[in-house]
Amino acid sequence: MSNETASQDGAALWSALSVRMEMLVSTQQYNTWLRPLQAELHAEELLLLAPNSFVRDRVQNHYRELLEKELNEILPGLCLRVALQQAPAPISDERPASQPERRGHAHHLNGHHLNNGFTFQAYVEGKSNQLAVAAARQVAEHPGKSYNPLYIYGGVGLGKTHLMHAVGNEILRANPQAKILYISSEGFIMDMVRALQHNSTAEFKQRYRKLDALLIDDIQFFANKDRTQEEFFHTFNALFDGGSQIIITCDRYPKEVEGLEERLQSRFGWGLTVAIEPHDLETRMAIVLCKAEEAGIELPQEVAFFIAEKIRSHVRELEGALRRVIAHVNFTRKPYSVETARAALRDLIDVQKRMISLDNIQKVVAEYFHIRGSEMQSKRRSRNIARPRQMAMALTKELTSHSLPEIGDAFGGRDHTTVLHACRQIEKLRQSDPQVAEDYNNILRVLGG
Ligand SMILES: Nc1ncnc2c1ncn2[C@@H]1O[C@H](COP(=O)(O)OP(=O)(O)OP(=O)(O)O)[C@@H](O)[C@H]1O
Repeated sequence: MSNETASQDGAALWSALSVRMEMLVSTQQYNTWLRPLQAELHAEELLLLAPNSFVRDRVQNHYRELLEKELNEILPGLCLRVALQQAPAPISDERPASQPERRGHAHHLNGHHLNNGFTFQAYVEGKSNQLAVAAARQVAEHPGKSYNPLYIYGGVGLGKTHLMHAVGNEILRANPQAKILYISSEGFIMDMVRALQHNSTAEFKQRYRKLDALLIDDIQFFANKDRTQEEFFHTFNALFDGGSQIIITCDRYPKEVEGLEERLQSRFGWGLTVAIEPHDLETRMAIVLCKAEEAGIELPQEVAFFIAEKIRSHVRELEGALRRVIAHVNFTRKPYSVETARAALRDLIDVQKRMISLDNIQKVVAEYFHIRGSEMQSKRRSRNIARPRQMAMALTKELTSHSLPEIGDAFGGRDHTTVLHACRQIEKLRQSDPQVAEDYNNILRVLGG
């Protein structure tokens, strides 16, 4: 095998293996130890190249066995070993094209900490994020003037960070001198703690307050951190009064962030608060096609459809599934087809099938709401029983192919019109009651749907 082939195949296999490892170890462990590795595939082993001896030894001692086990699940029968070596020359930051970045592709960080791959052009618009995109475009055109702050909220991995960066990149394109900073909430906290430790709070304040735009991600991590909230309150006021743009993302609506001071909650609502909802099938499919194109791959529509149909949760999972399909195709040298996609995603799909049975939906919903499983079939109509039951019916309709009468039967012999009513009721409540929407999405996530 030529060196080039060894590293191409290695990269393909490594990206499939990484996807599994990401699910098995914590994000921090993954980022620290596994992410910096590169791989070469040789006749009997997958050789992992570590940037230094420290990483090499750590992976060797802590992760090698697990890596080998997972590797042999991906390629059963080959009995491949995993070996570690320090890379001969320092590995540059650039990843090979076949090993896509976790966050966007043309990933490049600059002084603003903006990922220049996260643009509006690379962002697919659909029903689920239409309002958020429109608002973000407005803000990008008139920073500090239209909606301030812009508060974007929604579930994990639905594209909040990407959209926020898109605004930053656009502001910068129109005005390269603009002082913009993207920072995660944890980053802000660390910065503040460091300033306190080093007695440099004046510089800290100065650094933040001179910005034209501050993009702060995942603000829910401020919950119960009083000192941080105090500091951010002042930063917010200074920026706001000076006409600078503030963009905030969070996993929930401001008033629902427990442990967040009321004065912050109310300020976050001063501008515009927009939600990103879970994406519908068409949008998911468009996203898969867009990501494939970014990776330079002509993915047949039916394969994109297959992936989008099977992976219903969030975009990061869609990306993970696409990466697996790409790795599988590179590795087996078969063309892109529904069959190859099915083979690549087989274990994911199996888990989902097990999770998404009628019985299991009833069980998961009952557990979620702390009611007895038998209440799903009972005649009791009190709200704390009837609402979960309706939700379970609606989820069954959405996630399985059972007919309304079949669902009615499984819920204590109810009529199909009762099921239909439940589905409509839950649909309506998901629009009007954030708690219902959150419960529904949480359960969907547990079910892997
Ligand atoms: N509408 C979209 N079009 C194209 N790519 C998208 C879209 N939404 C999300 N993505 C991609 O999905 C990945 C996850 O998105 P992102 O990090 O923005 O999610 P998030 O909502 O900020 O997640 P978290 O809650 O974990 O912070 C990114 O690689 C992003 O490019």
